[in-house]
Amino acid sequence: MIIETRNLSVFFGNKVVLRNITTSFGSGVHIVLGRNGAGKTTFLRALANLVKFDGDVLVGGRSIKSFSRKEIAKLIGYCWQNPYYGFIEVTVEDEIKAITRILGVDGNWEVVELLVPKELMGRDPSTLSGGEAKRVSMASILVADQPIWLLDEPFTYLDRDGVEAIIKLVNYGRRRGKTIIVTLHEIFYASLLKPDTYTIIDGGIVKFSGKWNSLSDDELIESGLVPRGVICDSVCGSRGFGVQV
Ligand SMILES: Nc1ncnc2c1ncn2[C@@H]1O[C@H](COP(=O)(O)OP(=O)(O)OP(=O)(O)O)[C@@H](O)[C@H]1O
Repeated sequence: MIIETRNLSVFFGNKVVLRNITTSFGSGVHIVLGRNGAGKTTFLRALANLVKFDGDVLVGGRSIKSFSRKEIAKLIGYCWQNPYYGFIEVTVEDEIKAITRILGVDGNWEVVELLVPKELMGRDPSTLSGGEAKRVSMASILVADQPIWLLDEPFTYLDRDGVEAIIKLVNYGRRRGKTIIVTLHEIFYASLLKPDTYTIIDGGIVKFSGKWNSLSDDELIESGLVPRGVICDSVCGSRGFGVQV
């Protein structure tokens, strides 16, 4: 399913956070990059109609403003950055079932199996570790099997197994034709997701939109992002970030 923005602008008081952004995302994996405060979360929140905006967001060609909140929740799975935000139930299992009950859908438990180890099902969500909470939080939204997934910094809190779980989840979503938009503030994890497109937001506007091989290190540096060369050298060579540890 295609989600598009037409001259999307978001203002907080006098501050312009997003300015006239026109984009289109179809089935596949799309990375939105930007430095801290660039407007990535605000962009996702606008796509899910969770923040007031000028311009328009079209889902399947129809303005998001014409959908009810419940219709949007069936179309768009928005996974927020802070995993503890939104937990309301006493057990993880109830937390995951809640959205299926509210939306009246069966739920896709394959998504849950990819993210949540069985032994967590009986736990109180508020007692979970950061990584456990991140997995449960994402499962409790994406279990509704929406065609559009918005993943805000999905790798935060996660160790290697957690990172692998997210990569499997994204690949699963890709195979099922989902439109997956992932925000990141650095490119290290981006390449693991083998995205179809990259978009860089900086200063409220789109600075780059295209494929990995047309994205230059200069563009990354100008937008306050760590360039690929530095990451490669840090991992495999001698250059690093220029910080002595
Ligand atoms: N409700 C709000 N009221 C006022 N300013 C806001 C509000 N929400 C966000 N902002 C500001 O808008 C800008 C963009 O914030 P946003 O959270 O979208 O950035 P981000 O790119 O996701 O950053 P990060 O990488 O740090 O998560 C920031 O300067 C932030 O302080």
